[in-house]
Amino acid sequence: MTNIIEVRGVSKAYGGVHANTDISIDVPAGKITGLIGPNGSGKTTLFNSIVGYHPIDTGSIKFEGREISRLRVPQIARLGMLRTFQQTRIYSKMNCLDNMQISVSHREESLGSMFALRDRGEIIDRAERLLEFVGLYAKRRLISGDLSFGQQKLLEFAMALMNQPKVLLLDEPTAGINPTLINGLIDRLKRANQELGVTLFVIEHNMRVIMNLAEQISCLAHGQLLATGSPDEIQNDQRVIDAYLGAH
Ligand SMILES: Nc1ncnc2c1ncn2[C@@H]1O[C@H](COP(=O)(O)OP(=O)(O)OP(=O)(O)O)[C@@H](O)[C@H]1O
Repeated sequence: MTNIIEVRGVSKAYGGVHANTDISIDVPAGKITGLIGPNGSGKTTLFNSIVGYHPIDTGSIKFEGREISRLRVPQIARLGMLRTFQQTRIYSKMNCLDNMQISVSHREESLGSMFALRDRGEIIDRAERLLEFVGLYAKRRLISGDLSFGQQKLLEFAMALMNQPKVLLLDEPTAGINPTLINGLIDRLKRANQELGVTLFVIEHNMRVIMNLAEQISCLAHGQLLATGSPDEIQNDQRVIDAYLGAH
């Protein structure tokens, strides 16, 4: 099994706060991998390090075998790795189709200007196909700020897919979504993985969701890697249980 992301011995501190200490995690290509841990255990910091949002203090991060820990967000995005956020980042005054179109990377836009009409048509086709994929086709001309929070999350997911990423890092995709929509979102995430071939690395607080979604899960606690294993192994790992119980 090939690992598309390899994190080795990564540490990151903010002043005196050791947010990540000596973390090593593999993300297998073509799979769904989970990242769990109590509040403040360092999950978002690790995501930020992987996508180049800030430099790491020590360690190595490889994407498809290439060291990326000194690259910044746009360079890493161009290699095919993107992230989403806990809070949605859509343009709430624009409609869904326009949000989809502006999320295409500048690289493609500049290519697009060479073949303006044909590529524009291709981008609109892709936007419509992906809106259909997430179940928002009928709402494609609605102002996105008028969608429910769950629908906005689906739109944001579709916007990320517009760039045809190899890997998507999802930060709490189901946070704030009602239980009915959660099942639909899990289904879309699995289909994006299976049908579009996108590798997913997912931070999730909802245990039911992550156990259902991921094939392999890593758990952080106090900035350190506590355990990595299958959903069954993680659910029954006493260190993981203690970390969660101790956190409440
Ligand atoms: N920009 C920052 N400056 C200073 N400290 C920070 C910063 N970002 C995070 N921290 C601290 O680093 C630690 C890890 O935070 P992080 O957000 O990575 O955890 P998390 O597991 O994602 O938490 P949550 O589940 O609540 O989102 C926390 O103690 C947090 O307060």
